[in-house]
Amino acid sequence: MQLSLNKPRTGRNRERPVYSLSRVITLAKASGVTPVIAEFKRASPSGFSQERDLNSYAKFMEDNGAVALSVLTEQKFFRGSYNDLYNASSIVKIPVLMKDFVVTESQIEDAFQLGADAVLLIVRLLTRRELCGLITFAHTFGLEALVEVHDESDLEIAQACGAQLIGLNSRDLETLKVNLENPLKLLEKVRKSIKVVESGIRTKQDISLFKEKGADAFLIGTTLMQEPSRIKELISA
Ligand SMILES: O=P(O)(O)OC[C@@H](O)[C@@H](O)c1c[nH]c2ccccc12
Repeated sequence: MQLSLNKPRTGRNRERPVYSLSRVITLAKASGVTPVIAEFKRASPSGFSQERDLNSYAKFMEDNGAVALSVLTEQKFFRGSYNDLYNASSIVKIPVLMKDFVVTESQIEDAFQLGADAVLLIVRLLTRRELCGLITFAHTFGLEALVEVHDESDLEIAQACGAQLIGLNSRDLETLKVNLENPLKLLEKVRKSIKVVESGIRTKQDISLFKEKGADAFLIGTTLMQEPSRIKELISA
């Protein structure tokens, strides 16, 4: 079903069950499959742009072993939409992450209504208090939070708020440049949480290197949007 909406319905109803992102990551790892979160992204501020059908991409990733989907909903810079999130969550039974600049509780409520199972929270955009509050708010809906960090001070805040899933982003938010050394260095500083490396991952070799340093899962957009069939090789890293 295609849905056209600006604002989702209110209330806590949704038909789709909530799927746990941390659980699918743990299960994939235990069965020897590299956990890859495949991102659907039409464009990005770094100049990336790719036409692709959302429904077939989402299905393809699910059928070929991606543990979860990440769907951009931010419109201005990433050409995402709430429709994309709703449509994706309507056709797959793997966890779906809402990718946006989430700074309010109502965005989390929207995510829940639209069928998301997890939301991205970027430490740099929030105060410590706001971050802790939004993680707790997401949990009241049964949603998980992937908490994105860029450096040690972000990581300290994320861990102080009890983040269970930490996203180590290799892309600098200001220069938009990817530097894989950053997450590589940060990985050893993460305590307990599930570690997801985000951005700039292109090859099996990249993945192996991160796995050696303790990474648990990988969030991959550009590489898979350009060439979806590469999912097969990447999950076998
Ligand atoms: O396309 P890449 O380099 O594989 O990156 C995916 C993902 O990490 C990136 O899209 C991203 C990471 N954090 C974000 C925050 C907002 C928007 C987008 C993002």
